[in-house]
Amino acid sequence: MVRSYSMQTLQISDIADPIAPIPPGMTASCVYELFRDTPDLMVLAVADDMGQVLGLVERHTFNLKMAAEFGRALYARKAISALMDREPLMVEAETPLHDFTGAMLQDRPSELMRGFIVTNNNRYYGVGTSLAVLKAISADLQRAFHIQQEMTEDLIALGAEAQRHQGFLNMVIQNIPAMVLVKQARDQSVVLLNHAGESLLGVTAQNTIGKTSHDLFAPERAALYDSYDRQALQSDGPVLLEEERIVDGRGQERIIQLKKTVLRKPNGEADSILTLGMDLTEQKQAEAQIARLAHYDPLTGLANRTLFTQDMEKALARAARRRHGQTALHCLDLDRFKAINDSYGHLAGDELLIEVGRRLRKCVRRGDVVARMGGDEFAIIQEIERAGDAQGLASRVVEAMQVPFTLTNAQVEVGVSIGIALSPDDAQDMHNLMSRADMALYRVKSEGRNNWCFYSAEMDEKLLLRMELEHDLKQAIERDEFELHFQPLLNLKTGEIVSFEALLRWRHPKRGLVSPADFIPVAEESGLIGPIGEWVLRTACRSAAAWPQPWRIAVNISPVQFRYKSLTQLVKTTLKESGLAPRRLELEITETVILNHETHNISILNAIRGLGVRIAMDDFGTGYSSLSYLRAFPFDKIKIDQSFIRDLPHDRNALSIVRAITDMAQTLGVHITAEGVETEAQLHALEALNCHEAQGYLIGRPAPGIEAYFTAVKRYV
Ligand SMILES: Nc1nc2c(ncn2[C@@H]2O[C@H](COP(=O)(O)O[C@H]3[C@@H](O)[C@H](n4cnc5c(=O)[nH]c(N)nc54)O[C@@H]3COP(=O)(O)O)[C@@H](O)[C@H]2O)c(=O)[nH]1
Repeated sequence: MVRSYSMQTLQISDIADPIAPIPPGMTASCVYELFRDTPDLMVLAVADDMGQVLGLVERHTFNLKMAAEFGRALYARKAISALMDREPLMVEAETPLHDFTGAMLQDRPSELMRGFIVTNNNRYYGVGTSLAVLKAISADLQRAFHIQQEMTEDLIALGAEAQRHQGFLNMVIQNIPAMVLVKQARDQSVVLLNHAGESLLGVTAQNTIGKTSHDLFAPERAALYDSYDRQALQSDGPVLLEEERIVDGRGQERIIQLKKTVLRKPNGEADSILTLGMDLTEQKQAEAQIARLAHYDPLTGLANRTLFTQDMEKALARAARRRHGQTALHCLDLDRFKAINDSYGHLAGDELLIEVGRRLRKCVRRGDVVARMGGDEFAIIQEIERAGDAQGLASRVVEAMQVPFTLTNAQVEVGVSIGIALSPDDAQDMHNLMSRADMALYRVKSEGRNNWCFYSAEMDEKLLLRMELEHDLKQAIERDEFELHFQPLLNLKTGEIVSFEALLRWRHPKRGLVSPADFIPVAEESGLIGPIGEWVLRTACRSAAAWPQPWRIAVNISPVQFRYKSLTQLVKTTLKESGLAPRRLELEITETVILNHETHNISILNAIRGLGVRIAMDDFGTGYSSLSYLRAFPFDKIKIDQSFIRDLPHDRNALSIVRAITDMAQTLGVHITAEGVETEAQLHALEALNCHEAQGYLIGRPAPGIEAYFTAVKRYV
């Protein structure tokens, strides 16, 4: 902290001794005694009653007179007025000491030695001596010296502080993560460049200071920077310049933005130009990444649904302006993707999708848009001259997808189904065009997949209804719209109910009860059979575990469920969770399970049978090679299809088929169940043929509850 300094200006009054003056009539002997008794008394003033100064008696001169031969005899009785100095040195009390002493020392130093009278408004104030003057001057000098010393100390401290401030400021400027460049306004030479500026411009401050843009950059760039400086100098406030790309010291392209501010002197004259250079590269990269994420699918790098929608709108607007040509929308759906994903895991699924994206890109021309709409759904926007162009692209895509995909841990085969709609012929707006391409896609899928198809007007309501059905089916589990009905199976030997078949029912909020014959195929095609089948198995086992009798429960398993690796695990966990004994569970499969992927599916069947679960072949006799399947797997039961039972007992053909089946089953030791038994006559015929079990409306219709059987004592046969 800096001290405040003040030097008091001494006046004559400050050193005056206000000793009382003596009257002019005082005798010299009295004055002598006064001097004798007061050794410090050097000077005495002689004044009248009014304080008017009459003279001065100086000790030394007076004593000399008195000490001279006969001095005392001569002067002792004389009035002092006779001996005094009648013209003493007189000085006003307010006179600055320095003025007085300066003048006296210069002109009359000897008078100062005699002492002097101090007056105030011409009246006696006190006496002064040269000794008092000397003392005062010496004290003043000492004070001045002390102040000077303090000032020197303070100056040194201030200098150190200023240096510290300067250093700190410099450190801040050097470490600002933006370029700081200062030029002189006068000649635009550089006076300051911080570290960030050095690395951004690829120069050192040392080599830059004192130079202008023309010394540092190529003529074109230097001219540009000059123009920026001019712009700043002509402006009242800071100037924010356009972003620009530069190559930094490490040869990397950076995006920077410059802000120039002119620093002005108090009189308004430009002193220097401060340039702040913000490096926006990382920010721009992050923005670009965000934009990419918002518009591109991160997995395949293809356009996502958002970008696709924007591009589609643009393509449709262009198509509307064009006289010729159309826009084709291809909606693509991979076949068997879900099964591959479930069997080989998500990583394999991702790998597959990436490769599909690559192949799609190779099939299209520049300008066509390929998008991943989500999951295994893709879309292509193609601007075409004629429908044949779209047909050509679709054929190329189907062909490209037929080549097996080699993934890290597997080689897989998929197919692709493509629905195509054209604008403006089929629809002029995006929503309708999409739904028409979807309809065409649906047609392809329902006709066996792995193909393409154009939308056509006669794609009827049935297709739309089917699409709606699939849409509703997706929400059915969440909305709890499924229920199980149970149909009893009768042991023909004992006349007792031995098991129940679980049959799925869908209580649709608008359509009422929908038959499984209508929705199971849709569930199979859409892959929804996975979660639906799981729900059926869990619900059936849970219900059966709560029954009062150890009846078996038969559950239908779709061939599609075998594509999921987890079927065996699902059965295992379901049994564990429900507490149902494995022998009480019977899975009904159709021959398609053996027909498709024989080895794979038979190994699953063996694993499930290994748990103790029974396996039954459903709808036996409807296929071409039913008998051969019995050799392929040791079924616990076969269920003769109701089409053979319907014509019993009169139709000879039906009778001999059923007999052949029951004879063969006897030989193989397999249980036989007859389905669709509606009459007593059918039942008796089956008894006569040694059939083991019967199921049909005669015994009981499928019903939501089986309470009626809990207390039944009646034998059914
Ligand atoms: N994958 C799954 N498939 C299932 C499931 N639930 C049923 N289904 C299959 O749907 C098909 C139609 O089933 P549904 O309409 O339930 O018809 C069954 C019976 O109601 C009917 N039945 C029974 N007795 C008679 C009769 O005396 N006369 C007559 N006309 N019909 C009768 O037969 C169907 C039973 O068939 P099956 O399964 O072959 O024993 C059908 O193929 C079901 O399998 C399911 O949960 N999952």
